[in-house]
Amino acid sequence: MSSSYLQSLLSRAHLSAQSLRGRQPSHPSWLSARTFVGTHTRPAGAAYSKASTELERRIDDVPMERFRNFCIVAHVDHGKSTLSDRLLEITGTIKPGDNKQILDKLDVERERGITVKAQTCTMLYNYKGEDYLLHLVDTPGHVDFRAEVLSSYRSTDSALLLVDASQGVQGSSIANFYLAFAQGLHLLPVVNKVDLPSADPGRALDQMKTNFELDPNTAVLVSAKTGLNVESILPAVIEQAPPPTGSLANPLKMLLIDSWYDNYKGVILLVRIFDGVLKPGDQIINFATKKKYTVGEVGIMYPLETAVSSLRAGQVGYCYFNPGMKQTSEAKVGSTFCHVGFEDTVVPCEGFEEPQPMVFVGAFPVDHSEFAHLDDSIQQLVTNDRSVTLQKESSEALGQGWRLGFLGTLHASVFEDRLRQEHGASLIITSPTVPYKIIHRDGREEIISNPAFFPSGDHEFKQLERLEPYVLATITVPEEYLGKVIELCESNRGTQVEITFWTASQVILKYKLPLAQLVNDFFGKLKGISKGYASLDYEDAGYEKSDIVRLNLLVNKEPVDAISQVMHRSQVMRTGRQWVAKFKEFVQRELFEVVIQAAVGKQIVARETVKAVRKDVTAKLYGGDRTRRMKLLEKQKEGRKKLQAIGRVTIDQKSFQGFLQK
Ligand SMILES: Nc1nc2c(ncn2[C@@H]2O[C@H](COP(=O)(O)OP(=O)(O)OP(=O)(O)O)[C@@H](O)[C@H]2O)c(=O)[nH]1
Repeated sequence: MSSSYLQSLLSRAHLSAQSLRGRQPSHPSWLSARTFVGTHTRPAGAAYSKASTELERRIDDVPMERFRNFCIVAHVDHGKSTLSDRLLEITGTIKPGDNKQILDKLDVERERGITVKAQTCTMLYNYKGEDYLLHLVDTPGHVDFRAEVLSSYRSTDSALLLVDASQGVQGSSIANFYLAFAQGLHLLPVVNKVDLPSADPGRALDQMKTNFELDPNTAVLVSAKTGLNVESILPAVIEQAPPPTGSLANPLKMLLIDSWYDNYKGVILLVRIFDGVLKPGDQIINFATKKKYTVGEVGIMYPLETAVSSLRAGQVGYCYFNPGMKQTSEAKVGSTFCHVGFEDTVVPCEGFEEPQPMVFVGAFPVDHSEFAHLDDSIQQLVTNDRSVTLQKESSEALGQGWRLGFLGTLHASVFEDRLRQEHGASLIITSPTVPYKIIHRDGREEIISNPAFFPSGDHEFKQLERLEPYVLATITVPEEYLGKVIELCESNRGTQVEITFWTASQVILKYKLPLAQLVNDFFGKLKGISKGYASLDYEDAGYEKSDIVRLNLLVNKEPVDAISQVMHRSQVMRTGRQWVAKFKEFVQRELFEVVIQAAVGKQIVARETVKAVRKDVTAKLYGGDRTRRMKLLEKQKEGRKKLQAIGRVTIDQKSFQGFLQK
């Protein structure tokens, strides 16, 4: 995978614009062993331990009324991970400044300073002389990782809604609020970064009251960075948030929240126990697959995997099986497990909604001999991330590969990084495409995620309807950049839905935009024109009819399937010209002329020619004989024509890689 392509994907991703300004990796030191997936091996003894008798005794003594399971939700960069660190320090789960001890983090998270996987930890906290068993989940803030956020909600009963005092409520705060609210979580307002000179906690509280009806009197104002007032958070959680419900006396009912792969133990499951007790040696069954397992070990994340004797109703912890589960595909998140023999008694939990991929790319090995190895690596990563879809694909130009679906371009880019970092993969990635829809005359609907399968010309369009996906984008922007942001949205085929003057200086804009425009560096441009101050969030807004066509690149009349793309007709001319000019740079001169064209169906919209190399066929004639010279040149011309007719230009993988790099 080329790094510049990754960069371009990143710049097109839906990061908060502000998050990209001078960001330092700021991950919780306690990022757990869960981040080990694929072929990673954990340093022996580093990540596992057995809870001390004292810890076990304290946990056993806590009744369920004194459990609190909560997550932290916020917009990107508002300080979730920093606050999580502080809470772990306060509860003595980690020592202050312990960061360097725990190096077990995803490289990609550390490099980019973003949370990709939800992280989870159990804490014990003594409040007014009594122990409380707390379970904390730090969730990713980026919209691309929302599937992670949603499954985290299922392991908790309440959420700290964290808002940056200087930025106030932003796009993702709103989206995450509604998601948490819809899940029935109890919400506790927290205003962070009150230490900043630009902090305006009063405004943030007002916004939370107006928009979410959250009572400012219940809010906690903190600085996660300096630790100011952080000690007030846990008492607020204990007093305001509800304990989990469930019964120890009922048969076991547990929900699978997440899973990851360990080279020694097989698949490890993160589970929430709704009813009953789970112990090593128990025989359990998966409702979905009907497969039975014997429990090998159970434990809590503290913050690393720490074995305990049992997990009780209300707790969140891990378990693995003996013999170990080998395939993560057997551990579909959202599945319910119960003890063998209780399948008819226990009512399974509601499953998780399957996330729908928004962006697709084709991936092909640079070196074909790597295919089998890469296939294994991709399978491992895909089974760890339920929001990635995978299909085999074959391209005439690039050979065998895969079509991968992601929740957004950042998600795609992080996946590529992980493949490269954790599996040493080298890939050619095609331009991202969104899922288009066609409706055939007989009413049959078809989603097309590979441009090569999109109908190619106007004659075919008469037989069907073409639709493209739209999103409702929520953009939060300071008023001084409003004009430029509106211009950007309009020039990206956007339709204004709502404009709200949020505070004296902040505006919230809602625009309906084609998803394809959003994928095409919309965020990078938004970031540029707002000097990094705008933030973006979006949600699915369904399909609409659109004059979308497939642009093909032809080399000597042969279409190059790896490069074709579906786009709005208004973009065809400009893109076509760019394509042919750029592709010319990668075509070697041949003994015959090479014609590069961009076309929609039969209509050619741009053309470039790579002139033939003229071999000096008359070199061996020393002067004189003009007729002989003409004869030879004539023969050469004939030969060229023949070559041109049969000549197929060979374009190597490196050239495709070069072309597909932005
Ligand atoms: N001044 C100040 N900076 C803070 C505070 N809390 C966090 N930060 C900084 O804000 C940046 C983002 O903090 P994170 O904790 O990574 O934010 P996050 O919400 O976990 O980010 P994502 O997981 O990527 O969504 C880091 O540079 C932190 O040091 C605070 O209370 N005051």
